[in-house]
Amino acid sequence: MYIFIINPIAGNGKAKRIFSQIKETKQYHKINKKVFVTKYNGHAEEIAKKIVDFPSIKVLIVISGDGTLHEVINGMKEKRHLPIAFIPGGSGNDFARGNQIMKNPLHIFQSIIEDENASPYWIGTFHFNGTKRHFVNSIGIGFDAEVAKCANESVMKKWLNTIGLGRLIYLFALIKTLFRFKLFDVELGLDGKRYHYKKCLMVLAGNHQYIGGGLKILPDATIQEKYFSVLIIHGVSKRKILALFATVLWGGHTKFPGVSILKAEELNIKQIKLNRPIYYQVDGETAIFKACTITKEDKPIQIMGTKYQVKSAND
Ligand SMILES: Nc1ncnc2c1ncn2[C@@H]1O[C@H](COP(=O)(O)OP(=O)(O)OP(=O)(O)O)[C@@H](O)[C@H]1O
Repeated sequence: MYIFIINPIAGNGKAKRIFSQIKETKQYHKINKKVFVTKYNGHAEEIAKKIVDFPSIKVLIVISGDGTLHEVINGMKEKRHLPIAFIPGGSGNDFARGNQIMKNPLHIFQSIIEDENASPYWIGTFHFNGTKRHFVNSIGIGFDAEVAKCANESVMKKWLNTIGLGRLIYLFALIKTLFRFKLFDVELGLDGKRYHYKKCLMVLAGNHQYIGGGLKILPDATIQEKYFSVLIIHGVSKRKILALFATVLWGGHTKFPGVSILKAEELNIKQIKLNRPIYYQVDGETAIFKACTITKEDKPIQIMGTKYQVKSAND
């Protein structure tokens, strides 16, 4: 059985429009299926929890933005061997970009029906206060989280999505956040080694290259089982930050002094010194930061409709 999970509000209705196109195809009418449409925040996680025990599921087809995919992965718990096909219908769609998922939604759907091959993808896990959650794209503390928060809360996001320019919201949010953001000091543990960074802009651990609707923030990141790439931007003046982000599009920011990219199997974000709350983002959704440990899951999820070749951790 094919399971569809659709977020009708993703991309200001883009995911819903994609599903309408799929419903008109011959293949859709031929397959045995069950369709779930999310009704509120957190609903996709509840749906995933309920359905993973259904017998004879062939694939979970998620048509949404990255936030809903994040919920589905977390709802699947230990049943993550079930293949997932992600049809991007959000505004940022970094998961699809990072996984080289085909651009045309009807081609993705056709490939899911005709080709049962799936590619492995190693998600990340973050632990805090005794809870364990997973992320598909990245977890970031500081500037990127405040940009994501600003974009998610902006009324312009809806409007830009309507005219097909949803990705631009991250550029507007970046400029707005730049003026009010306060740099912070942080203590990190990377595979047991301690690091202190002063005047930090952000710390980001990612499973693939992209954030913010196509910014190549981790140009060397590859999809593999062992390591994340960890980016730390520190000691950079505000004047240089805009120039730095202008070069992120092609990965040129890595040449700036104060930009460090490391690889780690385990990242502890211990203490942040700042006299106001600081935000983190996980797959684009934001909350107030608490100390946490980030690791990589050793069993991969299975993604259909991708074009990438997995590189070994030793490459
Ligand atoms: N019917 C609904 N009404 C309100 N919120 C919903 C509904 N269904 C899902 N959500 C929530 O919408 C949020 C955003 O979803 P999603 O990430 O899929 O789309 P998006 O924000 O348009 O895309 P992107 O993350 O690429 O910007 C998620 O947190 C999800 O829980």
